[in-house]
Amino acid sequence: MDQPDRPYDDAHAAAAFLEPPRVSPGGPVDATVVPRYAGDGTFARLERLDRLPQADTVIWGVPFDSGVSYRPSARFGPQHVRQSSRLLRPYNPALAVAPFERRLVADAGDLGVNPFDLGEAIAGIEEAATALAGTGRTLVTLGGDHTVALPLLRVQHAQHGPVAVLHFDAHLDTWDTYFGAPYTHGTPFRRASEEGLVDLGHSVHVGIRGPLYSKLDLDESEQLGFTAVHARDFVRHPVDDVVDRVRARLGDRPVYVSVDIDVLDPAHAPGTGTPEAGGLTSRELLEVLRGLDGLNLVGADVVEVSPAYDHAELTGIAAAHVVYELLSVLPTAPPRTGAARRAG
Ligand SMILES: N=C(N)NCCCC(=O)O
Ligand SMILES: [Zn+2]
Ligand SMILES: [Zn+2]
Repeated sequence: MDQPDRPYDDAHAAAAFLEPPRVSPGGPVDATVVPRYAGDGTFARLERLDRLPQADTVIWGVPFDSGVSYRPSARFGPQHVRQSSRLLRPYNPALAVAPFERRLVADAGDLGVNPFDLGEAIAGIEEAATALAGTGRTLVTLGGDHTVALPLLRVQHAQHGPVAVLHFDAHLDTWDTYFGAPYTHGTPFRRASEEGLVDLGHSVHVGIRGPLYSKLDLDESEQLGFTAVHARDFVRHPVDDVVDRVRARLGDRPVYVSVDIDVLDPAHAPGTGTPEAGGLTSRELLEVLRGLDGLNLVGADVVEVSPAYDHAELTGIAAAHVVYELLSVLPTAPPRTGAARRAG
């Protein structure tokens, strides 16, 4: 057998594993040096929070699906989205930004959530999100089913007061109860509104479609503070018009973005628990997200990715790109020096 040009260098390989080269300080592992399918499976191959505690933006997973009304498996969502994020590259040409340079982003791993006790799970998510957010970190949460939005909104409210909620979803999620249960994935925004977490009059659903329980559902959602851009509005109006509508509604308020991946058509995101025909394309959703540039975004979640129903990572890849576009439109963090970024 031919000799390799260079002998296998054990020490070098170990160093690359422990301290892999990154495209920028605290940025993703350089895929031109360490193949993107190798190494830690953090989101976008970013640094772990315990190794980058000065991060201003945290991606974390909440593997929880005990609130679902139909297909389970969103508890496997966070790991699936991370796995599907390995191909993301450091520069976003659509917005002319390098999201991991304008923000120092780390992956905090997954929360251990109680799958058997919803009350304890919701309290645990709120407690962990409060600790992670600390005194000013932005949280981007990978769900989990949509139940998790309630404790996340409580944390936002504690920091900002009522927030304008920009909710991408096929479903209103402002229903009251299922089987008498108030905390489910179909009810988080009614609970949030009742608790005073939602900026009434400045919140909006995007992508609503499919059969409802009653024609009152839409009226009630409106009373709870949400206007609706329906999926069918995308048929007659260009994306830019939708963006204008959404921006006018949100104004300069603190905005929390909650993306239920079932806002996408099942052709674009089959891996989800309550799919509805006639949804947005990935291209439409990503373009609306890019249109949020310059708004006062304070946090976000991407939920309802259910890998058991996914094919060819379609849903995971869509969700990873949603996270990437969200990171790209977060307000720029206070500038940091290279030395400060490397410290810790
Ligand atoms: N949040 C999501 N994905 N779905 C809610 C659907 C509630 C229902 O089964 O009617
Ligand atoms: Zn939904
Ligand atoms: Zn939902």
